[in-house]
Amino acid sequence: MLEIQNLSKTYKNGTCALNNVNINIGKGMFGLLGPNGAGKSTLMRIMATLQMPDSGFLNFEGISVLNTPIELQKILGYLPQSFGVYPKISAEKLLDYFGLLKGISSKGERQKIVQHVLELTNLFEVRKKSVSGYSGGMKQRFGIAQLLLNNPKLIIVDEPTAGLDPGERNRFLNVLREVGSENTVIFSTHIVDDVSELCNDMAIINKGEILKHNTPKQLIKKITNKVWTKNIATDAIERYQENYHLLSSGFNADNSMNIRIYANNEPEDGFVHATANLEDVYFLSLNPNKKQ
Ligand SMILES: Nc1ncnc2c1ncn2[C@@H]1O[C@H](COP(=O)(O)OP(=O)(O)OP(=O)(O)O)[C@@H](O)[C@H]1O
Repeated sequence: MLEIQNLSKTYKNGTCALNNVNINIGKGMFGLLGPNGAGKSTLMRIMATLQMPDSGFLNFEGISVLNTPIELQKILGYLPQSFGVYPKISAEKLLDYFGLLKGISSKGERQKIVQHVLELTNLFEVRKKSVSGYSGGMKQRFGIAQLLLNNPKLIIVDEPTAGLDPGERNRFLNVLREVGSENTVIFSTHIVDDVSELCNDMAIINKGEILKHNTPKQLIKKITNKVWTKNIATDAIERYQENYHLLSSGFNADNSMNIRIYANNEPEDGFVHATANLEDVYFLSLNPNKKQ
């Protein structure tokens, strides 16, 4: 269990990135969902011992993250939002080198673990190819392979799916799913589907504050029967925005619009219940006080 208490961080320019964050994160896949600038990377970097908060307390299975960062680093795997371009060296050789840096001194042991992480991340077939020639998704999977070398218990992955095409994203999420069954995996994203497809626990963060923390299922359950949908003419959108709690809108093929509204009762004639989803929860959390 990772316990986070009263965590705050304000940057020198006055931006408050985290405002008294309190959260406990258990084993399995945890998704930290929030828009750009919400504070996700700041929180991830603090959890990964790369940045100090102004105040607060973090504890992972008896290890004080802030007081004994070296202890945490022994069991930590961290994949930053972006990582450097690798030289023209094969994945297999690079992993062997990282293994050495991580203190696996026996060549035989390194070979075994390198083969294992290459297989786990579906990179075994391309192990002899240069990492600098890998696609975006392959690079991200390589990032997971390297963090697995020291068999971490706590894995922190910062916005790994940003910029991946759907096929690569799926392959990446499958790898993460496999890894998450054994460990605590915390990953941040602004993509709602990443969380709904993958996580057994999640939080929504915005402006440095945790707005919601629960399982995706429970969060959706709380708004069941309160999401309504209707197709409307495009020029009517302002009226609905003005009068109702509009969650989201999108265009239909015939250029009409489909809107989703949050309301206890049918907003007006023509609305039907929509099956509530995590995107509704997300938009509602970000804008909780609109007209109902
Ligand atoms: N080094 C810094 N100096 C000043 N402000 C910063 C710094 N790093 C982040 N911020 C600000 O702190 C807030 C939180 O940023 P953070 O990167 O943690 O958010 P995020 O949720 O990861 O966003 P993104 O999805 O865009 O990466 C933002 O307003 C950001 O502009």
